[in-house]
Amino acid sequence: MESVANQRIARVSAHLQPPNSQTEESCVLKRTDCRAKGGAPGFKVAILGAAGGIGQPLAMLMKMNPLVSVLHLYDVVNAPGVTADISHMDTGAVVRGFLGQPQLESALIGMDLVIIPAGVPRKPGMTRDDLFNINAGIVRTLCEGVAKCCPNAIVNLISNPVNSTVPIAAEVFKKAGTYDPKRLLGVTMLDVVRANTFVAEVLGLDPREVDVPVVGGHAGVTILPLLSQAKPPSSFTPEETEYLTKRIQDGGTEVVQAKAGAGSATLSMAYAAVKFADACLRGLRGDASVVECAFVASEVTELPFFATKVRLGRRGAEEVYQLGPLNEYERVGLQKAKKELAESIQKGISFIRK
Ligand SMILES: NC(=O)c1ccc[n+]([C@@H]2O[C@H](COP(=O)([O-])OP(=O)(O)OC[C@H]3O[C@@H](n4cnc5c(N)ncnc54)[C@H](O)[C@@H]3O)[C@@H](O)[C@H]2O)c1
Ligand SMILES: O=C(O)C[C@H](O)C(=O)O
Repeated sequence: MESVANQRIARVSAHLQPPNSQTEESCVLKRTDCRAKGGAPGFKVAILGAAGGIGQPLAMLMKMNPLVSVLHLYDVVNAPGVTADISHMDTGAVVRGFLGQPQLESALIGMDLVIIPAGVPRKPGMTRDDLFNINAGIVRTLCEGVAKCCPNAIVNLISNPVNSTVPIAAEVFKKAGTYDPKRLLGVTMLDVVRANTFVAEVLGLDPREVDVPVVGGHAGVTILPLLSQAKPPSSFTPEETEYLTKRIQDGGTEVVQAKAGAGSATLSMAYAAVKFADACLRGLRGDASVVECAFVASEVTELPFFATKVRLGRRGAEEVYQLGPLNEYERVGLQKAKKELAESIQKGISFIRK
């Protein structure tokens, strides 16, 4: 006969199984029986691609975020494992795992914020655009799920090429009749994080004291750091400007080459994604003056999408800021950025409209 202690252990283990996992069938205590149902105040956040190189540290950091009450982890592989692991952290958010397409809708229902790092990363020698053929379809499917299950959620899109995947998402939402440009944000925060770090190195400052706006898009020359608007106000020699601009534009490639075939930036990206998601949640909560750079629907240039500073509020990117004064170096950079961006945006739009 099973001992009382063993029965207790069986109950506790069952409590921790992710929903709909194979083991739930044989559980003594089902998840629905548990008293913790995510009732604590906070936001409901889903990560799509949660078992990946970005997804795992991102899930861990979001589990540590006090603004999150429920965290849904969705992937086509290994979601139960990541969920079991993260769910042992003694922080407030309730974690649930969802595996594969049949569970996508359950993962999305009721979410306030959906973060999407699903898709393949670069290998050395590839451009972000080389990822289009695989990632475009992944983003389309996931955004169809968002449109159906949580059309009012804020979407943070990380999957590359961001310059095309954001227009793809917009077209999916338009088709579904749910498009709200304020709620769709391409994540370019890593460019800002890199710019702050590299500028701080050159100036001999603490990176936490530095804030550099990075505008345009998220690939090569479309990444345009505005060093003339850096805080604290600083002057740079032409050599420093050239070095910093190139290093920020090639930051992703620097990591891809260093990882030598094992993927692209994951840890710094998870950090940047959480920094951005936290800003979105503070905006949703109604905090005043939450401002970050993001790739959004925009009228700042003639292009339909562009990254600039935006003010985040209860409805997402409530205000899109103008570029501000540019120096000659930045004006030349802007022309180059717009040319490449126009093609990438059109490629994304055509993928859905074709
Ligand atoms: N925006 C940025 O600044 C930035 C920075 C770094 C990486 N990225 C991009 O993020 C993406 C992910 O990078 P990674 O290093 O985490 O890659 P990864 O391969 O380690 O992880 C991707 C995850 O997505 C999952 N996935 C694949 N298809 C899916 C689907 N249909 N539904 C749900 N999940 C699916 C995979 O199973 C995997 O777990 C890449 O496209 C990469 O280029 C963007
Ligand atoms: O460079 C990549 O492919 C990943 C990401 O876009 C990055 O900037 O690190």
